[in-house]
Amino acid sequence: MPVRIAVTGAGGRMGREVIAAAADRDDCTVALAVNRSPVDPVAGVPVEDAAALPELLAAADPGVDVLVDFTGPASSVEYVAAAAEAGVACVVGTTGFDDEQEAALADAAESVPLLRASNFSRGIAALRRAVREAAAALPGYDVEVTETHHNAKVDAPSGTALTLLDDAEAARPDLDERVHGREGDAPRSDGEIGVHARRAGDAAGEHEVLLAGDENVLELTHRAGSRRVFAAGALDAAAWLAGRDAGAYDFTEVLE
Ligand SMILES: NC(=O)C1=CN([C@@H]2O[C@H](COP(=O)(O)OP(=O)(O)OC[C@H]3O[C@@H](n4cnc5c(N)ncnc54)[C@H](OP(=O)(O)O)[C@@H]3O)[C@@H](O)[C@H]2O)C=CC1
Ligand SMILES: O=C(O)C1=N[C@H](C(=O)O)C[C@H](O)C1
Repeated sequence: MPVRIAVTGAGGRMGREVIAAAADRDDCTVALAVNRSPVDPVAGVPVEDAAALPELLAAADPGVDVLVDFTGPASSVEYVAAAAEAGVACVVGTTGFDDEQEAALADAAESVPLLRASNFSRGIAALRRAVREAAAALPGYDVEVTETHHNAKVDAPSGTALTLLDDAEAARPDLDERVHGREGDAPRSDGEIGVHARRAGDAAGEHEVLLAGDENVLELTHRAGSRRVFAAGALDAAAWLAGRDAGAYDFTEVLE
């Protein structure tokens, strides 16, 4: 039986992509779609008022197995809490959470299975492994992370860039100072890891990790060609997550 999914932010760029992608799969079906603002049906799926999410999730018909959320940090926390109350598992792709919001998500994971990823592309999962390996293999190299996204993205740096920074720093504990952008007249100092966020056009998402030594430079780059890759990964995660025990899960576990 296909996993029954509730899509929040159904009128957003990713919500629409998830609904469209689910229509092409046999392992999941969209049982419920909600949005804060009224929107027309998406790929034939009617979109309900997000304010009614708690009652809709609690209703027996349609039953929901997994909520898939690509919205904003505040709404994501609210929707995940509603899902936890209803005993519904959650896949969260939203980025930009503050510490309090992170704690709220961790709380929810105590009562339902909750899987998060700052990026649901398999290419980024491979990039993360490559970054950890390269950073460990190149001690003393300068490391700079650059991300490029469409001009409507609200959080910066991207959630993926933050994840890549965590990966590089885990492999290189001497990199202990994130420098966002750079201006002034001081040279680069030891321990810096540069972070650069570009917003331009309709870029679906590009991430580059530069590791530079003397006369020896490694550039690791991932480009998402479209949002379809994120939607496919999120649905893979939803299909994997349904029926699991409560707890916090990571996208890398889906790919193992
Ligand atoms: N993990 C991953 O692989 C990916 C993650 N993302 C992340 O997903 C999130 C959404 O991205 P995207 O689809 O491009 O964004 P959009 O702006 O296109 O869509 C956002 C959606 O969330 C809703 N929303 C936003 N804020 C609120 C709020 N406070 N209350 C209720 N609803 C809200 C919007 O509703 P309304 O229509 O009413 O405005 C809209 O439906 C971002 O955090 C982004 O970084 C994006 C791509 C891939
Ligand atoms: O907002 C986006 O578009 C994206 N957000 C995610 C992020 O913040 O890393 C993932 C992807 O890069 C697209």
